[in-house]
Amino acid sequence: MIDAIDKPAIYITPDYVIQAVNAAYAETYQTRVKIGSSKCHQVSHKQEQPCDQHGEDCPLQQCRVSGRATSVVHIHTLPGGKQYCDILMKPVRDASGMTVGFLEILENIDYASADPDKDKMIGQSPAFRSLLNQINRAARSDIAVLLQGETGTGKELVAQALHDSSHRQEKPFVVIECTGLNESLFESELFGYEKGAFTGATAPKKGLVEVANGGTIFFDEIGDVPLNMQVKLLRLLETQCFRAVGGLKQKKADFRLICATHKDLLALVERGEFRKDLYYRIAGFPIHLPSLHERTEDIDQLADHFLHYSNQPNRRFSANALATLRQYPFPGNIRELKSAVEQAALLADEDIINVTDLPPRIQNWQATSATQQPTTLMPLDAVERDYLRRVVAQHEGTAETLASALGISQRTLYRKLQRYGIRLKHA
Ligand SMILES: Nc1ncnc2c1ncn2[C@@H]1O[C@H](COP(=O)(O)OP(=O)(O)OP(=O)(O)O)[C@@H](O)[C@H]1O
Repeated sequence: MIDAIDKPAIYITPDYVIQAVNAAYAETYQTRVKIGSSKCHQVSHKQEQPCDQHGEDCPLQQCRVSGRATSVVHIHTLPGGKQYCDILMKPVRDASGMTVGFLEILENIDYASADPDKDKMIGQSPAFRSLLNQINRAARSDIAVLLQGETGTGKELVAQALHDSSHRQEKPFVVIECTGLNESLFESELFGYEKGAFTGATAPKKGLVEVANGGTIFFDEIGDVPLNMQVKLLRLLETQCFRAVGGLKQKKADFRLICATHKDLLALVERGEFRKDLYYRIAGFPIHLPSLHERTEDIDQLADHFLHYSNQPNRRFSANALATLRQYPFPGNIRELKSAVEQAALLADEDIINVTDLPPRIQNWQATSATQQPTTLMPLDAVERDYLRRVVAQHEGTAETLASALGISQRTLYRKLQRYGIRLKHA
């Protein structure tokens, strides 16, 4: 029966002993499994104790307690190194309903890593593992995914991972940045146009919906799509049909939809700023991306990863520098950590990066937060607006250097400047 499963799979009795393996499992783990005596944790973790005795969730235990199928994300030791793995454990019952064993089906997760690895998602914390579990679940189907998280939490990286692990991976992954698109731009970008559709349309142009045919479209900052364009988007999603600007022919759209936002879309729905029907259409499978302060356990690893791929890969953080990074709240999340690591690596005069090499706002955070007196309460928006006004007036660099110093993306910087009506000195 397990040979019919194309993923690595084993059958285990409640004492963790492997009773059967399929060909995919033998090939992946390349270890001699003694059927009837090798235990699952010995093969996949090279550990003598079951997983729950060395700090990991044990899916077999969970399955035994709940009597239901369960899934968890583990890090396994394979011949090529450590590998993230999504495990599905199902109880197997006899004719009387007694659980006699468990079927374990494993799936490698190639887009994440526990060690520095270029272009992979790095982390180990429970919040990160739960995120991987959700990505894997969503990737298997064509369901519309809504990624919700603060700026710099990795929404675009997750969207790419969803695409890369879906059946559409060979087809295009197209990103549409929704901030700042006006109605005519939105239509022509999305649907394309025919020759002569408007002044300047000297040749027909394909829209992004057509370019993405068979693949995935990622609508970044979907909360910024104005109401009148939301109707057009909804029509496209409902009918799967569109017409180029100035064109008569109906064209068929075939794409998987992923949207992202840092805004509370349901609050926008309540205020009448976002259509309810569109919300339910795009939020088929909502995924919350944890902020960095919800996964501080990952800071050391992420810092190592960014250092490894910086211009100074041989440098190391001192224990104090890492502790200082861990206590800073990182409002710009992983993007801010990345730029702080790169700056510190350049600033350090020796191979060990000390607290004094970190950006001043991080060094001084503990001191200021401990000594700050209570002040008059102000709306956060007003504080952000005033602060941005001041830094824009003082900053002598480009938008890129300002965004990097603030630990946000240029897109986020422009979005905030647009929102508060602030103009850059060197636009
Ligand atoms: N788990 C992770 N491991 C390693 N790098 C990460 C991880 N998550 C995010 N990053 C890096 O952090 C930076 C910000 O990520 P990304 O652009 O995906 O965030 P975002 O949530 O889309 O931000 P915004 O809302 O501002 O557009 C990128 O350089 C990305 O490669």
